[in-house]
Amino acid sequence: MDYVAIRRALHQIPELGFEEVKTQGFLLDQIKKLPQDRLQIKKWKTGLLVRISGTDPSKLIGFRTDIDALPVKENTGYAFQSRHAGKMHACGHDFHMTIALGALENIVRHPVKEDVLFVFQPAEEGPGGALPMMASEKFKAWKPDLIFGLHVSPDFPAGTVATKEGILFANTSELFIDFHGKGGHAANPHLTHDTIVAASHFIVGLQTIVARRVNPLHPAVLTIGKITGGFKQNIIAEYARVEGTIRTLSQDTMVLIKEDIERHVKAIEIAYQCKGIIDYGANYYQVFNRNAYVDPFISFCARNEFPYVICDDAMTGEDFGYFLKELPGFMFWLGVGKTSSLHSADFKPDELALAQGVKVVSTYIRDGV
Ligand SMILES: CC(=O)N[C@@H](CCC[C@H](N)C(=O)O)C(=O)O
Repeated sequence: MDYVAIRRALHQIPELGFEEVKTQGFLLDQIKKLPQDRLQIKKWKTGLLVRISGTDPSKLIGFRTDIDALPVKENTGYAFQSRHAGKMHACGHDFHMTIALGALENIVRHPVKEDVLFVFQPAEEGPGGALPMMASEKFKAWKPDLIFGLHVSPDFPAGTVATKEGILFANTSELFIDFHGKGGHAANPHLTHDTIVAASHFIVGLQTIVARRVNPLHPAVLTIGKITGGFKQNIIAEYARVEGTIRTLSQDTMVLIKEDIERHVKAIEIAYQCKGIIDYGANYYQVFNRNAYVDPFISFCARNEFPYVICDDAMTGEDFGYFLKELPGFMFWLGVGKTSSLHSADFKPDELALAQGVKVVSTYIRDGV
């Protein structure tokens, strides 16, 4: 397989969660080019479950990749940039899928002892594909004995593995708040309940939650990434929407932050006479690496001279956390060299990491488990 060509082809067809129709078709086309005698394929919504029979299996080893993209307008200047306006693989899922395909090819062409399951999961960026996929009869029938996954990172040199025991990624909750007030003429503010002013004060007030409510020893992030509202510069807006995300390393801190957000919404309702409706959207469970699995993986990297570092916990989220809540396994970062951060319009990961990713994943499945 030509990993660079595959990654570039996937990069051009980014699709949002549960819309990954072309992506699923592309993945199937690649998998169908391989010898089929050991392969079984199941479609699940826009995702895939691909099982490879081992030579003398005693267990089923799972590797999961996410397949969706983000609503980001690409600005990489790539000749192979996204053909889907306003959508981009800005979180590296094109890399993840390519590495999964490469490892899948390696295992199909050089069978290993154990059965192997490649999980191509939709909707990681939202609304969350892991939980419904795990609840499906198709997944339950092929529940792996161990599962692992990776995520690319610009914080480490291309091809370097980075992981740690315990929490790797945070608990997350999306946050959507709709403010409903009373619109009117810009010249008559006294006759309205202005949701733009209410939402603005709300956002400023929120900044005190992490700074003044949460124990400074308990990591937390509260980010507002989007505000919408209003029709025109001389019309007072009857509606405004605030969208964000909450990140914490403990569930208790998550509860505390949500309680405080609710108090802030009540305060805004009283002060500005605008109704606030909260929706917490998708919530992801922390990615927690169990020592019994991640420690041997770290030793495996050392033994095979794969460059690796022990990293810090991160406030990113991943619904892979749900797989690790139920099944043994671990996750690791794969360095893609210095570039803009994940979720940026000019995120340009180093393609040298593709071949190294395939090598780490397939060698681990072959010799490491
Ligand atoms: C690795 C990564 O960037 N993951 C996303 C997960 C999104 C979670 C959810 N949609 C939210 O925004 O809370 C992340 O933003 O960390």
